[in-house]
Amino acid sequence: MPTSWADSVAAEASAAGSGVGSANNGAIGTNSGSNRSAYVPPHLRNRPSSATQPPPVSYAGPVSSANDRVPGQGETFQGVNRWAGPRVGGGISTGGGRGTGGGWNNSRSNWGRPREREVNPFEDDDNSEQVFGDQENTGINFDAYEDIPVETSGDNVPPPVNTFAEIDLGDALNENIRRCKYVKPTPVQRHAIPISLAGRDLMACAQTGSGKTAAFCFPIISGIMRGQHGQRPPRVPRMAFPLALILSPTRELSCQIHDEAKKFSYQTGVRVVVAYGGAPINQQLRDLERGVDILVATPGRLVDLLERARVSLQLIRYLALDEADRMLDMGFEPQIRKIVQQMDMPPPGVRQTMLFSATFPKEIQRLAADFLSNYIFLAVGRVGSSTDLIVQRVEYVHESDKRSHLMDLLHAQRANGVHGKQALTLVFVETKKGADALEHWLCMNSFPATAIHGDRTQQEREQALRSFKTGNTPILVATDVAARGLDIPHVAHVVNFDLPNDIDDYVHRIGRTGRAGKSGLATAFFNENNTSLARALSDLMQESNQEVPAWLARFAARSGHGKSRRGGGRFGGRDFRRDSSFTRGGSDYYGGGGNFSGGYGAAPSYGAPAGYGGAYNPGVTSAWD
Ligand SMILES: Nc1ncnc2c1ncn2[C@@H]1O[C@H](COP(=O)(O)OP(=O)(O)OP(=O)(O)O)[C@@H](O)[C@H]1O
Repeated sequence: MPTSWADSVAAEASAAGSGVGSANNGAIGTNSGSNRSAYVPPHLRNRPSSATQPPPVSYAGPVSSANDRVPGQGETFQGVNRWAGPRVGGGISTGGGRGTGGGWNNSRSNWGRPREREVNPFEDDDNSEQVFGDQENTGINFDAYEDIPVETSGDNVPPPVNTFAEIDLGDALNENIRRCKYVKPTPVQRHAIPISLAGRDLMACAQTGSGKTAAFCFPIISGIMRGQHGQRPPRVPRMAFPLALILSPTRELSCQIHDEAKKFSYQTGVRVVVAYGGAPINQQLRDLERGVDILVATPGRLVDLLERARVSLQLIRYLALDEADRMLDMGFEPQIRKIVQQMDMPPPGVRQTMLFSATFPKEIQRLAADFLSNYIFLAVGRVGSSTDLIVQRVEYVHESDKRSHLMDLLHAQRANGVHGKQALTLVFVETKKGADALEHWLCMNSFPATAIHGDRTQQEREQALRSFKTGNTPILVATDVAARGLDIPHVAHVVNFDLPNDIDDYVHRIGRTGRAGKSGLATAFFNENNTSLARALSDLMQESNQEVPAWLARFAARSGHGKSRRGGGRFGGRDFRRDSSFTRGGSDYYGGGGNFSGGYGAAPSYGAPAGYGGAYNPGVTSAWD
């Protein structure tokens, strides 16, 4: 059995009696007899140590005693055909889910483990409010989203809701929404939650920072609370049977989704576990053994768990792929196919599948259709577009001038004090070496910087992220490993020191600022090396109502091969299923079952179809897990 450095550290830690769970502040602990630090994965921090833990109390709500029952040896629940019977739909539920149902898997008394005390996941928020002031936590600027165009296509699309109160998500979940200070649903939530609650498969595209995580977590948690799943876990020693699987491309993003899902499911009885590479697998195995309803994972670690026969996917009712286009591109597709199609996961139509991203190239949409059944396509804002909340600047900077130019920017930022003391700056570079070198150079020049990339240990990666988030090191130099999904409050400025090759990567990178209705600034250094991006960048900026410098427009006009994948001026949805019915200047790109709504008064200028145009580049996969 393979063992990693992290495992051996964990083993050492437990042998020394220090207990991985004993760290409670995210600090890296030190073993008594050694100077080696014990790695405490983020999802275990803030857990009370066993020594200080109060007597176990159950989750707030009653967990049905039936949940604890497992069939006797040889007993099966569903007969021969596991997939028999329709998926339970449910519409916008009016019954069940009141409070605290939880899944079959939330109280593994059959494994003789006491129930744990559930740590209050909202405690951390209070601490961060003290560091940064609480003005940022009071909710979203909904005015910023008022005019957003929305496109849905597919059969019988359930209508959107305007408030959380219109949806019966269950009391406990509603209470957690209140604790999160979510006053009303964001546009993607307004549309996606009713669709998912109705049991429909969904491919959803919505701008960065617009609340997609909650859009897929709420229906999953609510569905599990309502007990929509029909099977009880078979008795297989030490094998976990999650009911929902959420996959994401990076370890840090999986941790973040896990943290969010824990908040949303607090006191619901729904148990969330995370599994990701680079952290001790033994601890993750122990977590899984305690029971899991929702498993959040990176693909590599999940494949490992499946191969060790420690996780079975046969009870999966909900599958969510976050950053779905990334998960299905060349880097991850084989692993995703293995997990979804070659193990024991129920097929489309039996499980419910939800794909979310801010970008969805047509080729990837086509691939994704394999995983879906009679799905609804939802686009909130322009597919693959950036939000208008981000002011985008592009500056022509020769390769050799980039460092001094960055320093000028940072000096100006400091001098103006525009963003205040706690403003964070995220600087994207192309290579891991480049990240190390720039971090070093910044530090040498008295700019407190840290770096995150795929060659750093998990411990170093998390430490860098923590130091950045808390403002201790307000400059983070990163490769694309930090480009997607990370929700770091107070990132005021994203600098594309090296521009990516693919416009979608640019969209995700700049989306680390201007989140949840707040404004942000993104500066890109452009030179001859980026010619192939000129057209797409110029189109994107135009679509986002940004000023395109004349020199960039000239580059765009000149770059024959830099064909825009955006088709120019298109807004609203872009469901690839509709391409065949599209005719230039003609009928109904949005007709025939598609719904378009939005505040952009002018008629859409459709431009050329198939904006994707083969320009998609799987990107710098080496930066990823
Ligand atoms: N209804 C809401 N009201 C207020 N804030 C919200 C609401 N929904 C989500 N948020 C906040 O908005 C921020 C962005 O949400 P989230 O990280 O889910 O965005 P995203 O769409 O997944 O972004 P990305 O495309 O970058 O992954 C988070 O801080 C989240 O807590």
